[in-house]
Amino acid sequence: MSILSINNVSKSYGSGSSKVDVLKNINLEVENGEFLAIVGFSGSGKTTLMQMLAGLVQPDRGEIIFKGEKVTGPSAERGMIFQNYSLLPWLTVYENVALSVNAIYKDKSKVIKDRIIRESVEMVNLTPAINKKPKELSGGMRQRVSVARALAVDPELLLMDEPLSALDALTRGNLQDEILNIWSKNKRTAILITNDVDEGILMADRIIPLDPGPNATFGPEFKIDLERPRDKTAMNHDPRFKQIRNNIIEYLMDIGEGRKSTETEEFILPDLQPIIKGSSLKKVA
Ligand SMILES: Nc1ncnc2c1ncn2[C@@H]1O[C@H](COP(=O)(O)OP(=O)(O)OP(=O)(O)O)[C@@H](O)[C@H]1O
Repeated sequence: MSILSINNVSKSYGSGSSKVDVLKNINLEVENGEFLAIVGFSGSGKTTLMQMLAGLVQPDRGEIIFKGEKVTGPSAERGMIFQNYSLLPWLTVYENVALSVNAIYKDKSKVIKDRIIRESVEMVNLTPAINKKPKELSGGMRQRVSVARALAVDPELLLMDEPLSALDALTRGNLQDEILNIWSKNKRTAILITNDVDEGILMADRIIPLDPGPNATFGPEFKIDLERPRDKTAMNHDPRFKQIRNNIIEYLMDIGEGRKSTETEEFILPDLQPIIKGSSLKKVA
């Protein structure tokens, strides 16, 4: 059964000559318990789409339906891990995670909330830094805090906007496993934006490309019918994995080529001569 529907959604920013038409008439159904990955080009509107799913930005046209109700604002049921970690600088790691745990689990006892916070911090291997403030942490550590903060409150729909892209390979691998654990153990629904096709194949049931904007729309879906749990190393030798990977990369390269040729047509630089002492700038005919 579908838990989330995107129905004919369009979104632009600005007006007049500075208007940017980001997304045009996009449609999508996400099944309850599904793990969906969206891959796409920089600036195609992936973050805009996630912000609309989180209820932080409203579509100009169309609607987003979550569990039968129109999304009109943020909700604890739809948790988001942002690309930039958005921590409060004056709070420690513990306090940053506590902020969302206290807001969502109002009825739980202090002892239980303390346990949830500590377990979440431990899950991202930050227990030694639990009393540190963001400025004392590396970028990767800050991103891990924001992952812990989102996973601690176990949202029904987990929205992830390239949450792992700035991390080293080892931490990235550990967090991929943790996200998959929580998703499968608690039977949650997840949408991940990633620029890494291998990460999408490792984690998702389905990968959908967002074609380049302006007026971006979804490309064809690629089903990832590989058995779970998936082993990163073993997958590299699996012919089915290689075939899926090739199909997706080929599609993205074809779309990228199309984009490059339009860009060349659109931006032809004027042929100018440099300013020579005592003369003015001349345009060569
Ligand atoms: N608040 C805003 N006001 C005006 N334009 C915006 C705003 N947010 C995004 N845009 C523009 O909308 C387009 C899509 O941006 P968006 O951040 O959604 O793309 P993206 O696919 O997430 O990009 P990236 O992968 O580089 O993060 C871009 O041209 C961007 O400049």
